[in-house]
Order: sequence, then C-alpha cells, then structure tokens
Amino acid sequence: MVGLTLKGVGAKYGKHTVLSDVDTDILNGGVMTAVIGPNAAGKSTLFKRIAGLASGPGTVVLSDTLKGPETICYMPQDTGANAVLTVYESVLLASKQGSSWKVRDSELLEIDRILQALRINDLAFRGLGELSGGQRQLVSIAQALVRKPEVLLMDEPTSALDLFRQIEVLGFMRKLAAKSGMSVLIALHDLNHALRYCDNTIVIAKGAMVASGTTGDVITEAMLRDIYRVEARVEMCSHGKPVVIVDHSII
Ligand SMILES: Nc1ncnc2c1ncn2[C@@H]1O[C@H](COP(=O)(O)OP(=O)(O)OP(=O)(O)O)[C@@H](O)[C@H]1O
Repeated sequence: MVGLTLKGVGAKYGKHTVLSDVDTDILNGGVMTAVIGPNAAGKSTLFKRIAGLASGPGTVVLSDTLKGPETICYMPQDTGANAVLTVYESVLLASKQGSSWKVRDSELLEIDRILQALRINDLAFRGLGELSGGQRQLVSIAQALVRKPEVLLMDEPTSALDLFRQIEVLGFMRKLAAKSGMSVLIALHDLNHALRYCDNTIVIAKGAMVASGTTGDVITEAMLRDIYRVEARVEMCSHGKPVVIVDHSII
C-alpha cells in the first residue's frame, strides 16, 4: 500500500516563502488525513508542493507506489468550468491525462460507475457551463477519481455541497480509501467533518505545521483557542462521537 512522508517540506512563490518545515510520519494508504488551519495558512500551497506544482525545499517521499510521482492527483479548490465540454467528456478527458487516447469499453464503464457513485449520472451529457457550483464540485471529484490516484489531495472538496451531499461524499471517500488503499489528504474548514471522517489531522498555521497526529489528539480546545482564536468545546454527542461546539471568538 502506498505511503507518503513529508520531510522538511516548504514552498515559495517566486522569492516569497509561504510554507516551511512540514514533517510528517508516514501517511499510509487506506485512510483519510485532514489538513486544517485558518485562511491563508498554506494548506493549498502544501498540496501544490506535494503535487509538484510549487517549488520549495524538502522532500516528498512516496513509498510502495505502483505508478511513481504521477500517481499524485491534486483536486484544486476552484476548478474553472470549460463550457464547451459535457460532464462525460470532461471526465473522459481527465482519465486520459498522460495515457493513450484509445478508449476501452472498460474505461467507459468505469466512468459510468463513478458518475453513479457520486449520483451525477443524470448530468452526464449536460455542458459544464450549465452546472451549479455544487454540481461542478462533484464533477471535479469524478475527474480526480477516474485517474485512480494512489495519493489524492482534495482541496475543500465539499465547500459548495449541501449537507446531505457533504456527508455522502466524505463517507464515500472514506470507504473508497479503505477499499482501494489510496491515501487521501483533504483540506477542510469544517472541523466536525475532520473529527468524523479523518483518522489523522495535520494543522497548518502561518506557513508552518503546528500539529500532526490522530484527529482526536489534534483537535483540542487548546488548539482551537491558539490557532483558530475561538473559545470552543470538544464534547461527546448523544451518539458518543466528538463534536466541536464553538462558544465565541477571541478578539
Ligand atoms: N500564486 C501565488 N503567488 C503568491 N502568493 C500566493 C499564491 N498563492 C497563494 N499565495 C499566498 O500564500 C499563502 C498561503 O495561501 P494558501 O492558498 O496556501 O492558503 P490556504 O491555507 O489554502 O487558505 P484558504 O483556507 O483561505 O484557502 C497566502 O498568504 C497567499 O496569499
């Protein structure tokens, strides 16, 4: 199963360093890791650096990979809609990145399967430009999944989705990671989603990693105060699951 380890990873845009010294233990395939932190902390930049789309010091170590560095797939926060393509064409095009243009029946079946799993098969022949923000976000997830990455970096993949879709997609991704052995890193602002769906959590603040470990150990009242500047409680709900309850911001 694939493993991802970050050793002294940093990133810069031009001469401007925005991220430094991110070190992690091995992030194993089969589980989801949340990447959390305030706005402008460096979460997207970390993903771009891991995916080879930003430069900087340190090493991104992939172990036991079947495909090499191109197995890392980055799903950005904003995915521009190419109005000319249909949903189906855009997912097919994504599946062909870096491979032959010949299309096998099995690949078409795989696209159908993914569109059905995300419940967007009814949109298959709609133009991307006609979709709502949430529908476009689901198509972006399909475009990422069809490439069968071993490491998938999802940048706020549920930010445009309604509550039903959010928990459906996160539950689906968790099961898929466990079944396929894929390592999923997911940038999230909803810390209750991190608590519910992610085994591990990395906290980024002001361009540095401030914590990394099992989600329950990392999302604490002290961390919420220090990093998010909110007075909050982590309590067990009536179903015995931890939830963050925010009382007020700290000015
Ligand atoms: N292309 C760029 N050129 C220069 N600076 C950039 C670029 N992209 C991002 N930055 C800066 O890098 C820092 C980190 O940005 P990044 O997008 O990684 O934050 P983030 O944690 O993903 O934030 P958010 O939660 O708001 O999406 C910010 O100060 C941002 O202004």
